[in-house]
Amino acid sequence: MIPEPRSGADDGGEPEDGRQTVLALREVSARLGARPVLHGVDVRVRRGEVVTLLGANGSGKSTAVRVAIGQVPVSGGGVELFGTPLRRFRDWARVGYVPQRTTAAGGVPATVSEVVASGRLSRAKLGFLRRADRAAIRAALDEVGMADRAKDPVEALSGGQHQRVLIARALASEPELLLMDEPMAGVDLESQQVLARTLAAQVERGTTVLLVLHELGPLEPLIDRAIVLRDGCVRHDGPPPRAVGQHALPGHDHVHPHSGAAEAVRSGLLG
Ligand SMILES: Nc1ncnc2c1ncn2[C@@H]1O[C@H](COP(=O)(O)OP(=O)(O)OP(=O)(O)O)[C@@H](O)[C@H]1O
Repeated sequence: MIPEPRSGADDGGEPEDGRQTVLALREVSARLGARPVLHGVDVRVRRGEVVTLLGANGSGKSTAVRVAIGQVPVSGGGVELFGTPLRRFRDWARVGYVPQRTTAAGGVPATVSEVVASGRLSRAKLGFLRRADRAAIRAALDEVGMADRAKDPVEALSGGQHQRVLIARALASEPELLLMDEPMAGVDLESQQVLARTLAAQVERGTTVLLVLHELGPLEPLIDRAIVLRDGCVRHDGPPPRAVGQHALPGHDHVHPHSGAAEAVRSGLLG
């Protein structure tokens, strides 16, 4: 049996637990070119939550995140950030976005600190970086363990280091909502550990997080809720599928009765 998507307790007002809905995708449909990709997708992320979007390749995870920041227009439904409809939302310093990484650096002739500084411009007054801005940039570099590489060209970095820089760029504006598209993909073990620590520190600080993942991996302890997409529809919204991280070993066919998401795993929703 496929678990029903959890009904939104926060529809049209205060959620049951009183926490603000930071991001809402309400019955969102979206197309890429002529291709319908999302079909009535409901995603709610409340303040302080860490939510992951899971699903097979092509299920629409990246599109859902890109819809959330207006990079892909909706063809139906609506998006709200911090309670404001996306078309009226201007407060972009409150949102950090880490896109899916394609190639390292991609020929960008910039230093590490320049890339990270670009993430602070949304907070800089009249485009000038003040002392507080420079401190935030340094703190973001420190957080991902790249402070000693600040003056290096990003082209000189490994894939994992490059990813850390993109995350530092997103953190430089001290966002309240962090959107990350597959932050662990193609990242070496050391960088994965740094990223897991960075995310844990952000969560500790109360940052709200929505991240696309292929598997929970080292981030599993941080995840409050998982939303599983299949063919552009939400197929599960609830506890994360713990079975993936712990029991994806050959021969392990045990399904946890306490986790609705385990059913999603068993029925191949993630496959
Ligand atoms: N520019 C485009 N035009 C038409 N279809 C596209 C375009 N870009 C992506 N698609 C298709 O849209 C669907 C959803 O893509 P999306 O990147 O959102 O999926 P995803 O779940 O994030 O996949 P992945 O895990 O591979 O990143 C896929 O089938 C993809 O092939």
